[in-house]
Amino acid sequence: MDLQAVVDDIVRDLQPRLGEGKVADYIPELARVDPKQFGLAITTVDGTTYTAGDADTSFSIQSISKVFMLTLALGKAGESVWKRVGREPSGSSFNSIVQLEHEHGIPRNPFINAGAIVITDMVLAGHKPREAIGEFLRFMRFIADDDSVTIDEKVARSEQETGFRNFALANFMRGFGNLQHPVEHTLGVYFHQCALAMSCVQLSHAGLYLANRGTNPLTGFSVVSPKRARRINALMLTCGHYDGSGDFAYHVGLPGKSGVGGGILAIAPGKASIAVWSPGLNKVGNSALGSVALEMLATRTGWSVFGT
Ligand SMILES: NC(=O)CC[C@H](N)C(=O)O
Repeated sequence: MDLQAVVDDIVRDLQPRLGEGKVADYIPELARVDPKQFGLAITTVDGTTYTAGDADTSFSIQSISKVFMLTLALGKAGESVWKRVGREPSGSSFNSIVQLEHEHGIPRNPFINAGAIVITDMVLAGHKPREAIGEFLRFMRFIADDDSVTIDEKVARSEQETGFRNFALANFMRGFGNLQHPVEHTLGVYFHQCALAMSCVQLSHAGLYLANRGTNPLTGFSVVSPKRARRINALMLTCGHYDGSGDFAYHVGLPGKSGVGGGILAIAPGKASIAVWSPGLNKVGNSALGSVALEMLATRTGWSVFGT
């Protein structure tokens, strides 16, 4: 299969649709991004990267960071992570608070905001906030095999100033005893992880361990065990797109994680790590064209985990 031709064709086919969807504007700094951008990068488990469009332009990875923080939290706390957060799809929007009261402050899964905030609280244990941010940044550089990856302080500040719903979620969970640090500390780390800026190429490298049984083929380093990689992929498939997770599985059939910056990381287990970016979002807050591109890719490659 000529993967370069596949990515080139997708970018060409989507050209007339550039700018579709609506850029996230509840984080003012994200509202300034040019919506007519589109990037795609595929890195196969043999380490080859195929790119098209704006694949080298950095964007805010936002909620895609939740996959990597979960990886760190599992490394630190192991299975005890699941005492404080569930593993079921929420069927609610990413920043919803409604289930939390019924479920006594235990969020449904680690990929909705409430769950991700608890995960960040776990990674913060034993650290000062800036040390936890440093740990996260070092981990991202390590798995992307690229020391140029940085945090966009402007985006972090912008979210800090307007993250009222995240403050509400965090305070609510602290009220239930499911947050162990001051809300400002945990959210300070959370806003910085979301503000990590990466290009599609860098993100596709960072996700490779999930496509390759836990080991990054670019460096040869084991990041997690094969079993843990499989389980993180399972959570991405069932919960990675919030209340659009079922639809994404139906159309694309790959574990994936979206972010309101317009990025999506998708994993074809045993084959490749794929990063796509287009800032316009659909109604549930996932990249509109990114989702379309991944459906095209899954169809044209036959990579759906459900078969060809
Ligand atoms: N879906 C997302 O990407 C949401 C992340 C964003 N930083 C928030 O907390 O609202």
